[in-house]
Amino acid sequence: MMKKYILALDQGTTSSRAIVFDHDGQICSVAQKEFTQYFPKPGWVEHNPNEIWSSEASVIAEAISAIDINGLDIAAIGITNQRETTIVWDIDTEEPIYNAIVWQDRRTAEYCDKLKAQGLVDKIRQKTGLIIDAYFSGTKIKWILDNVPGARKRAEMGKLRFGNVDSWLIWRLTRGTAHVTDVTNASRTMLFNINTLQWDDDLLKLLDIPRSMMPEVKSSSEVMAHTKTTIFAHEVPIAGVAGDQQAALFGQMCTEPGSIKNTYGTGCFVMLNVGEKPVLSKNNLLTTVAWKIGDKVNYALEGSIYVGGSVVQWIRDGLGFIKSSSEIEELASTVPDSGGVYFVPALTGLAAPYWDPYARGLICGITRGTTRAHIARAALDGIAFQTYDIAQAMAKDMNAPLTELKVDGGASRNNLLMQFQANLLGINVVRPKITETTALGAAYLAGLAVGYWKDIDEVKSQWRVERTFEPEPENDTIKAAKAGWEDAVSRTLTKK
Ligand SMILES: Nc1ncnc2c1ncn2[C@@H]1O[C@H](COP(=O)(O)OP(=O)(O)O)[C@@H](O)[C@H]1O
Ligand SMILES: O=P(O)(O)OC[C@H](O)CO
Repeated sequence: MMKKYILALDQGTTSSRAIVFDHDGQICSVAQKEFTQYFPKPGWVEHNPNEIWSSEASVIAEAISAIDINGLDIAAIGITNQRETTIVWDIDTEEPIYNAIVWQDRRTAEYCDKLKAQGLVDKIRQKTGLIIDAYFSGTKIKWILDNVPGARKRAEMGKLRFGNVDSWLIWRLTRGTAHVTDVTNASRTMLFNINTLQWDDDLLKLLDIPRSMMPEVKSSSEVMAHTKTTIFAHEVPIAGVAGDQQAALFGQMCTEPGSIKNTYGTGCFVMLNVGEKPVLSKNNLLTTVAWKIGDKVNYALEGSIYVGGSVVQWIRDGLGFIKSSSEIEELASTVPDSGGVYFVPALTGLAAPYWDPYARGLICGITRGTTRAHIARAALDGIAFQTYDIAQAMAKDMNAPLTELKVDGGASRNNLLMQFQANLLGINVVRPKITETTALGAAYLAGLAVGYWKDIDEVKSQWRVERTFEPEPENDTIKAAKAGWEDAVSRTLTKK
């Protein structure tokens, strides 16, 4: 008899989640747990890898026991994860040798400046599709090897392993028997050649990282290991892995070239499917692997925004204007617009298309009439304007206008934000019924690998629209707002 469920593990920046899906792609059970964020110095962000694992293990147990199932009922596990976050562990002690250095961490920005000064920008872009930036894993691994006492020697002895969060979870789920990753996570390390789909020896040498540390790279949809942990009592195949933004692209069923999604979570990540050949951006976007299924590779253009929904958390926790993130909509709706206030949320630098790690946030245009509501509204507008900047860059790269934007993630529930987004872009913004598209994408990748679903067409038929936001015609106010935003951004940039 066919097993009933697929279990998706969604290990995000602020919380670990486990979601059980059934054959109709419906959610049967969800468990979620937040974990500790460490900010040891300005610009540094760390997680405890053991807490990443223990929080994920506890939500798995909670999600399956809530509906009284066990490993025998689960056809496969799909894993999706915060990307780039870097963990290095020792195979003798089985323990991490340093905290996880999180994607948001900027400690290697100066080293990246040196790489740029060596004239490596084009070479690295050609090989990896990426911009040289502290965002990616490569310079974070190097930092650990250079700064943790004894690490380099252990690495040279072949005793250390590197993994993004997917590899780390698989290592723990398999009790140290599988050291693997998938192409999408690999493509965010700045060490992976997206043309050959291999680790790049030149880049490993440049950053002085022994190849023995690197995981074996699998496709995004295949049985890559079986669980050995006691959580399930029975071995369960791990059959789908993808970085969370790529999983969301798949979960949104953006499987045709030209289809595009934005996930409004802690950050925002706009992704455009460009088909089976990589397209290198001329407008400061990233080229990345969207997924590999069987022999077929799909690529995407990505615009990464470091601060999205987290600006709302700052309005909540830093300014105390609201008690919960969702209250921002009510507060911002009490004014018709931001009253000329602009909020550039460069709280941890600016990513695409500006790539200025030293830029810092700015609120400008304040008058005696400005209230909390105007600032809240300007914060939401800032999320939409950043997305607009990326959409402009994508349209230029593709030499074609964008047609519609699919949205998901926590802040996509904000109707005011979604309507303003549609107005800025001048296209429909489409929100699906299931906004847990990241987990759904990982579930689909796993289920397809084990024959739980027949093919992509079968899963595509499950995608449903919840609401479409249609753009209002562009008027002088929107035009002026775009110009005001451009001016505000230019004031935050350190490299003019
Ligand atoms: N109604 C809302 N309006 C604006 N932002 C919101 C709303 N609800 C949640 N958020 C923001 O969305 C983010 C959480 O989204 P989620 O997709 O769970 O993020 P992540 O996966 O990055 O942890 C938080 O930063 C929160 O402030
Ligand atoms: O955990 P999220 O949803 O904020 O996503 C983080 C991204 O993968 C970082 O590149």
